[in-house]
Amino acid sequence: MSSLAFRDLTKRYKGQPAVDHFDLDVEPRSFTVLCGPPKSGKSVLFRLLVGLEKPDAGRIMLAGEDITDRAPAARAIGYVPQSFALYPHLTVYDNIAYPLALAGASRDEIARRVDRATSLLSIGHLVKKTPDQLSGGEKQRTALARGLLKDASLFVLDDPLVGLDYKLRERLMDELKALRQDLKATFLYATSDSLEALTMAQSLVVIDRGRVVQQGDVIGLYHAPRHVRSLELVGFPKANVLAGVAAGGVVTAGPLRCPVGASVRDGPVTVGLRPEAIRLGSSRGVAGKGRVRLVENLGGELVVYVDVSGTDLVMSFPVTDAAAPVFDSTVAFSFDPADVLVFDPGDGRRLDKATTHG
Ligand SMILES: Nc1ncnc2c1ncn2[C@@H]1O[C@H](COP(=O)(O)OP(=O)(O)OP(=O)(O)O)[C@@H](O)[C@H]1O
Repeated sequence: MSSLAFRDLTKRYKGQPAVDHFDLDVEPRSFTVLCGPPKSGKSVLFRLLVGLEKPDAGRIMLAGEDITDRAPAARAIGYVPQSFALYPHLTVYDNIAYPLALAGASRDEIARRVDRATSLLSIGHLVKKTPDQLSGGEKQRTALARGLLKDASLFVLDDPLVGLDYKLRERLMDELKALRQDLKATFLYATSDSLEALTMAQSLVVIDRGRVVQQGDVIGLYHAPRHVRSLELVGFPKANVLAGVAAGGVVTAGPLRCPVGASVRDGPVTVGLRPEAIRLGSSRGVAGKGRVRLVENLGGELVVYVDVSGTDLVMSFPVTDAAAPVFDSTVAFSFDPADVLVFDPGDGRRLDKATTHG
């Protein structure tokens, strides 16, 4: 079992922090997903973890030992880097075996481990092929097998499904979850895709600008986003996020104007409103009107994009709630001000926690 901890880890490039006082405990045998926007420091964190880069400050602990200054080969961590390159002239077998051969493993040892990795990823029948004879998904599986080959209890996967089509991603997501169980290992998985994060995470770590901004399970993050990135990440369709301003207990953001609690001081704010918090009709506290731009019927749910004075608002509701609005028609909508979330536009933190809604 491996317990992994990052303590106050910092890495700067030209004075700019890519990983910034990063603190995190990763539960042993969990599938932990690190999710953040592009350039939020995920890949740098992983490179620090596997030893390809040295931190400017802070420590990394694995299974109770400080591994910060250890050589990469001396860290028992399997790694699937973001951009995987297969050697075109080598067979699938040799591509997978390459890191072991490089480390001087015996032929028997290599055969045993490659067999295990290829059977875990169902590519045993492909071992004699070269990369040009593989489909995109088979190439990705080969790269995954190479990363999962190591006898390790921690595997680090850096956005391994990026660029694949939806169906393939969905299948590989399921396979990776099953794989973690088979290996009885800890998986730390980075993505900037919220669908992947929501589908796979037992534990979700939201990062922004090289720092952890929130950690928890999907339901906890959905109900209590403490940072604008958590709101953007958790939930489908994606929440409405608008730039606004607070003045005298009222926020104005694009076409929206509504009361907020006393904890929100006057000044610029970021306003969040989930699609499911908006209803057709004017039954709720704050009402408006707009023109229907797009209606998506997802079966049980309607997703409606409405242009409200030049600002797009997305709303969603159960199909049974109302007749589907007609494209290009004008609709009335409303929401409860208690559902409006307010964030600091500078650091993204939630501001309306102490709000009393009336
Ligand atoms: N070798 C480097 N030299 C200089 N800057 C770097 C280097 N590696 C990363 N950075 C910078 O560090 C920041 C974090 O980059 P990182 O690749 O970790 O982001 P990421 O979250 O993995 O993004 P993505 O989802 O796009 O892969 C970025 O601003 C990036 O430009």
